[in-house]
Amino acid sequence: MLERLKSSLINSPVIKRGEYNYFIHPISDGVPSIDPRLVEEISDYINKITDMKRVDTILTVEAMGIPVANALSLKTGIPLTIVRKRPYFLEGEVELSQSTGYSKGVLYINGLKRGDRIIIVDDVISTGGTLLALVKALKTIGVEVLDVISVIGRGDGYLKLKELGVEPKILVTIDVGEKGVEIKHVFGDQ
Ligand SMILES: O=P(O)(O)OC[C@H]1O[C@H](OP(=O)(O)OP(=O)(O)O)[C@H](O)[C@@H]1O
Ligand SMILES: Nc1nc2[nH]cnc2c(=O)[nH]1
Repeated sequence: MLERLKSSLINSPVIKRGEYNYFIHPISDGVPSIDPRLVEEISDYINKITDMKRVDTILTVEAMGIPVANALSLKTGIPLTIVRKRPYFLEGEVELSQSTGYSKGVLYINGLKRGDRIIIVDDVISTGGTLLALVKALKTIGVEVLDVISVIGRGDGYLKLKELGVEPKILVTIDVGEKGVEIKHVFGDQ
């Protein structure tokens, strides 16, 4: 299961972004290039482990959540909504602060309304800063978050989401050291 994802992660280079050990991988960086068979493996797996019947829209965050979330949208016929890093000044736009282990920014949600049922699909959860702020903002809109799925997880930042009653599905959990990436857990394994 998830063989392409696991083997590609093991070969990921690691660079320093300040003090942060940042792994570089096609799914989370688009670098050097994205093998469509890898995206298909991941989106098929998400489709299998998620109840898509009640989902109105698949929500993802610019930029690197988009390839997998879009593949899932194509496969299921469920629309895709992208949380953007720039404002559109449309009525009802919701602004939130994003903080990761190496960056700070602002995200903007458009196109969602009270009662919408969504799943979130993102490429990485690390400090949990991005998804925590996003789920909080969605709650203020009144959006129902049915599931949160991250392709790759590192560290214990995902625990922050538990405070909000959300237990993210993390497909592959890794450790990132200065020398490389180690696989710690695969979703569905004991
Ligand atoms: O759990 P966290 O510490 O918040 O990190 C996770 C976030 O970091 C990456 O986004 P980034 O802002 O680097 O944007 P990108 O997708 O444009 O590379 C990733 O896509 C997640 O959204
Ligand atoms: N590519 C990549 N994206 C991230 N998002 C949060 N942490 C990381 C990381 O180490 N690498």
